Parts: sequence; C-alpha cells; structure tokens
Amino acid sequence: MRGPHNIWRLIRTLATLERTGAIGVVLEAFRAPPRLRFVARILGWPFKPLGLRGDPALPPATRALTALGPAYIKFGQILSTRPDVVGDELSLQLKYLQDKLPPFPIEVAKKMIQAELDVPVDQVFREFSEPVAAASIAQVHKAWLIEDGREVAVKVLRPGIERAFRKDIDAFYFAAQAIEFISPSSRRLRPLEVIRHFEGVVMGELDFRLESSAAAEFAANTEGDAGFQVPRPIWFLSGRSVMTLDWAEGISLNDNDLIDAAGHDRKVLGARVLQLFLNHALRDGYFHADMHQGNLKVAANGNIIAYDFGIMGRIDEYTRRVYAEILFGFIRKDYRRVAEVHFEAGYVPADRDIDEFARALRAVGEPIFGMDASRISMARLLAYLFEVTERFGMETRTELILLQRTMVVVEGVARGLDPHINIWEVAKPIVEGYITKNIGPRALLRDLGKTARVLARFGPRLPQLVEAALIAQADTPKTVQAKRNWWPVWTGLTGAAMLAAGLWLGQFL
Ligand SMILES: Nc1ncnc2c1ncn2[C@@H]1O[C@H](COP(=O)(O)OP(=O)(O)OP(=O)(O)O)[C@@H](O)[C@H]1O
Repeated sequence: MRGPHNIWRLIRTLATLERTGAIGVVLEAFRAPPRLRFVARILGWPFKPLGLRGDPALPPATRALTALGPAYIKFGQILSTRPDVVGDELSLQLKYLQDKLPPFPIEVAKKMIQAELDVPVDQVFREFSEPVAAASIAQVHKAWLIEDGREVAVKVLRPGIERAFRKDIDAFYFAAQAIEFISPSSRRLRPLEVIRHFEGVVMGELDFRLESSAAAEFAANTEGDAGFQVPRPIWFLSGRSVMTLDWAEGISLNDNDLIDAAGHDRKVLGARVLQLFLNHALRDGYFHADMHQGNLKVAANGNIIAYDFGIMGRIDEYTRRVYAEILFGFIRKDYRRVAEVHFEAGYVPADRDIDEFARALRAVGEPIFGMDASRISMARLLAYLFEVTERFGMETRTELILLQRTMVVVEGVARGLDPHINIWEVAKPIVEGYITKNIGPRALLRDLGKTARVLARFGPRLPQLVEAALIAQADTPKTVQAKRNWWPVWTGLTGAAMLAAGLWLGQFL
C-alpha cells in the first residue's frame, strides 16, 4: 500500500483539487483540522499556476473528481449520498457528478464478452450495436439473440477498471492513513472506515454476478406491481464482467417534455414512483437505493422501468414493522406512541425520559405537518427523527440512512414529475395498508401460526430434548444448576402451550 507511487498520487490529487478550486470546499466539508488544511494547501499550491482544470461550467468539486477519473467519480457519487459525513454543501455539489465517459471500442467489448462467456459474440448475438450508454464502470450495447430473436441489453465492464480501481483505492487508504498521521484529531471523521465502506460498495459493483442476482430478486419481488417493470437478467449470458438483460425501452424520467408529448400523465407517474418505493421498502424490505431520474424510464405502455441494480437496500422485517408503527404514529400525530415504540423496540436506552423524548418528537413532527401540504417531506421527517433519536442515544444504522437518502431522491423524482404532489397523502395508503396487514390481531395470528409450525417440527422430539437438557445439567456445578433448573421445564411448558395456542389459532387463518 505504501510507496512513492502513492505519495505521488496523493500530490496529484491535491494538485487537481487546488487547480479546480475544489480544495476549499472539500476541506471545509470534512471540517478538516488546521494542521491538515495547512499540509494539503502546501502540497497542492505549487501546481496552482498551471491554471484551471476541468469544465468551468461544473461546480468545483464535480470538476475535480471528473478530472481525476472513474474511482474518484464513484467515490464522489457515494459520498453525495452521505451528507451526514460530508455536509450539505459538498453533498449538493457532488450530485451534479456526471459519469458520462467516452465509450470504449466495440471490438474491445466483444473480446471481453468472448473471454467471459467462452463463446464468440457472433455465435450468440445476431446483431450487436455500438454502445448506447457509457458510464464510469461499464457501457451498454443493444443486441439480438440468435436463439429466439429477443432484444437484449449487454452491459460490459470497462476493461482494466478493476486494476485501476484497486490502485486508486490503495491510494485512498494511503491518504486516509496520512491524514490520521498528520492530524490525529481527524480520526473522529473515521477516514479509514469511510474508505473501507467505499471499497465494499465499489468492489461489489465491479462484479456483475451480484448485480444480476439483485436484478433477479428485485424482479421477482415486484412481479405483481402494477405499472412497474424490471428487466430480467439472462443468466447463461451473464458473468463477472458481462451482464445480459431483457431490453426495456423508455423515455427518461428527467425529460418532462418528451413524457408529455408521449401522452403520459405525470401526476400519476409521480405518485406511482413514490408508492412503488415505499412498497419495496416496507413490504419487501428490499429497495432500489439509487433511484435517481437517470435510472428510471417510462415505457410506451406507461410502465415505469428501473435500471442499474448496483446499490440495493435491505431492511429486516422487525425494523420494518417498527418503522411502520413510527410513521403511523406521526400520521396520527400521536407522539407519545412514537416515543413508546422506540422504547419498546429497545432503540432508545430505557433510562431516558420518555416524556422528554415525546416532546422532542413533537418538535420534529409539528413544523413538518404545519407546512403547506405540497411541501411536506417524509425524507425530512426521517432526517429530523434520526437527529433526535441519536441525541437520545440511539445508534446510527446504515440501512436506515440509506433508506432516508433514497427517500430524498425519490421525493425529488416525484416532485420533478408533479411539482404539486402531496407526498404525505400519496404515502398514507401504503403505510396504512402495511400496518393493517402486519401489525394488529391478524398479524399476531399469522405470527403465532408460523411459530406453531416451527415448534410442531420439534413436537415428536420434545421429550428427548427435555431429557437431554436434564442430563446435560447433571454435570454442571451446583450454583449454575440451581439457576438452570427452571430452564428445561420452562422451555417444555412454553413450547407446548404455544404449540397448542398456535394450532388452535391457525385454524382461523
Ligand atoms: N435492460 C436494458 N434495456 C434497455 N436499456 C438499458 C438496459 N439496461 C441499461 N440500459 C441503458 O443503459 C444505461 C446505463 O445502464 P446502467 O445504469 O445499468 O449502467 P451503469 O454503468 O450502472 O450506469 P450509471 O452508473 O451511470 O447509472 C441506462 O440508463 C439505459 O439507458
């Protein structure tokens, strides 16, 4: 990891930041300590007279990262979703990050495909187009299968990208270590951890098998969603560096004029984008976490199509239920209940004052609900909520931050389509529908039914299990034994009671 090449890379980066005018924004965003600012400016300064680099139309941070190359662009994209780390100003500048890069030649793409699939391109594809899109990691071609004439999209990884990323990531680690060395107080920014997070996300994106399986899982989950479509991967033509999907054509969701001209109702589309996202997050616990306009299109039949499954979010069932109750509490402005749910779930330590917490939650909810209906934002509500819960001792959870960040983006897409959308009204039926299905008497019955089925599997073995537990404890020292005496008896009795209750209740399901 160490070595002169990394020192040189670090200096080159600082020089580019200096020449693009981004250095100030970056140091400010990370609230860099004075010593670090000093060293960074000294190292980059000699390059300043070389003049401005990059496209002057772009904001400085965007300009800098675009000039530095793919790994930096990706790093910027990921950081743009973490204003909790980089602050709002830099996060906003990074949003403009364009990753449209020059395509690589079609012949290179064909060679990569042959190497990956072990079959010449002409033997599987009847036609193979010039690239239709080129981004930082891959480019996409349109093709037709010889087998059945089907139209497909073939996504091919940029050649050598893995090695290039590896080198840049090594340099990032080096920089993170250097930062910690120069200024120990910068450890609170956890630079090494940020790089590790980045490495995990990016290395995952460089393996298309992961993206293919994400696409397949997402497509299966959303099969019944009206007005939504996910291109399915074609496994026998996909691998680590190549991904083949059903072709899905549409108008990009950022082109309102074209959408209008095609006769689509933008109000309907806006509401649908939001409801789809909420359903994926709540119902499936698996959501597209990069739902910006560039990754969404509307098909001729009005279906919304999603692309690019490199970043997906997952939320377990328990957390989903807790958050549905929290949102529901907010909907009814029952702040005391919202506070209780946090305590019941063990999210907020039990020694905190529940009334004070409820008052803090009221201060989160009231200003938001007091707004003009068309300005209410669930994303903002969640952001404020996380601030308060953190103050009350709840640990930050990355999957919830990802959810909140995606919600910001999804609300932006929905508002872009329908500037007057009432986010809360559109979201309400989805949250309420989930609550009725998953919390309350019917859900309790279903859960008990499930428990009973699990326990029933142990039914015939229950006597042996109890006996084994009793024998095992014969070897245990006396003091521990006293404590454990109740355990097998309790397990057996509870198990039997739940089994009976579950079986009885199960008949009503
Ligand atoms: N199945 C498909 N059918 C038709 N077009 C597709 C398909 N998949 C991708 N494309 C086109 O290629 C573009 C880029 O695809 P995708 O977003 O998956 O690539 P990417 O390299 O991850 O890009 P980025 O990182 O910029 O989002 C899409 O916006 C879309 O226009």
